[in-house]
Amino acid sequence: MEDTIFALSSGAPPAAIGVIRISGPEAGDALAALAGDLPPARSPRVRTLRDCAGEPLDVALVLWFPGPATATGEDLAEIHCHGGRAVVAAIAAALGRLEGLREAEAGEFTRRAFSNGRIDLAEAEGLADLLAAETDLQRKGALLSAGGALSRQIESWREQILGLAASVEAVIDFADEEDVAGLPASFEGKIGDLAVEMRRIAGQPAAERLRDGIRVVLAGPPNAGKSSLFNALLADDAAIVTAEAGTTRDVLERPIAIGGVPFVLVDTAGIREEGTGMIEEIGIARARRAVDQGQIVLWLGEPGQAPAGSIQVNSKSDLESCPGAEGLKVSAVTGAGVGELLEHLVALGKEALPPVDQVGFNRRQTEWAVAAAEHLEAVDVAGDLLVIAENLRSARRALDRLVGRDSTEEMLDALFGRFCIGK
Ligand SMILES: Nc1nc2c(ncn2[C@@H]2O[C@H](COP(=O)(O)OP(=O)(O)OP(=O)(O)O)[C@@H](O)[C@H]2O)c(=O)[nH]1
Ligand SMILES: [K+]
Ligand SMILES: [Mg+2]
Repeated sequence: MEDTIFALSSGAPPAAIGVIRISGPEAGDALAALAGDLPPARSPRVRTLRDCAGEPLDVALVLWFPGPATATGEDLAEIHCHGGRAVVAAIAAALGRLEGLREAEAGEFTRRAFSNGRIDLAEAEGLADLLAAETDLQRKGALLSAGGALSRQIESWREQILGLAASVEAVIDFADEEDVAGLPASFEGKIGDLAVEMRRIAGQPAAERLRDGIRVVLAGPPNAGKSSLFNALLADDAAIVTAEAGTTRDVLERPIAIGGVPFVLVDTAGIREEGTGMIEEIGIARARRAVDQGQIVLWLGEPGQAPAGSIQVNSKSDLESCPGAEGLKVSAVTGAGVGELLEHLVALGKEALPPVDQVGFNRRQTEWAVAAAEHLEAVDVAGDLLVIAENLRSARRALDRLVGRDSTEEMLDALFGRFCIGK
């Protein structure tokens, strides 16, 4: 029998209210032990909670949800207590003393919901992203997956493939008879349309881009003003700025939402042919790596030395000596051009993000969608019917993997480890 688990599911105390959830076969008994009785199902009741010695712990709102039609698919109880540190700790201690109860691990409630078929893997992944969402775009994108829109899309594809497979089976079954009807005329078109639709969604930027933010790397020679611009864009004194060439050595990263778009600004060491020592050499190597990993690179140096695909920025535009012909003119000192640069970043950022008003895939899901499309594209309508049937089966299996039917323990550990305790 599964353990019964409990955890504080609301934010860290102290808070106005603390919500403690209990899930598993002993949830009802545990609630009754503290509250004196089991309240009627699905109706909130106010109860004085007491420990095993009868000492009052708190007056709380309690809820009883008998399984399996619950969030976790198990018997589930909720205690809405006062959110003080000592209150929450005392109730948790009282629960921990009950037979068969233990504290939940990170993501364990959600993992049970998945194991019990209450949500599929795509919904769980969406939920993890929703909880981590810090910007409005991230919230909107995650809400679609968490709400099951992605799962419904996959289910519709599975059904279409099942329909196509049924028409292949029908032709196979009657293959011995006289005037054999072939595959329906629409068969090839339907398969093609399905593969195109899968490729279209799989071709969008991956959901991780939205979750992790777009990396904007500031690069250029020493003293170009990278750290000054980094600070100006962040409106914060995050990086050290001095007149000494080679000030920045480490790669410095700061997440920032601009116009609702999630970015990670990256400041780097000045790149020159030879650094003045080992520390700077390492810094330069790191800077080059950061440039390779950036989705947007702002180049504050000679246009001739700019990394491929970078955006030319003319820093220190307030100075007379500033050459200024090419690129965006900015001055970290006067602030001139910083607003325009931010606007430009937002416009580029929006293009680099997946659309949040329609279903999108993360990298793992993209792999399976592409695999499914490949199996459909491999169908030769003039070829062997048994081979076609196998192609369709393989496509369907790939979609099963996408929503987590037969997923590995390792993968589930990685996913549910992303959740906090109490979720
Ligand atoms: N006038 C003027 N000076 C600037 C501007 N931006 C930076 N500086 C000055 O240029 C010098 C170097 O600035 P940093 O921001 O440290 O340059 P960096 O590219 O980060 O330098 P390293 O980290 O050493 O590679 C400092 O003295 C800054 O005050 C600017 O827009 N206008
Ligand atoms: K400097
Ligand atoms: Mg610097």
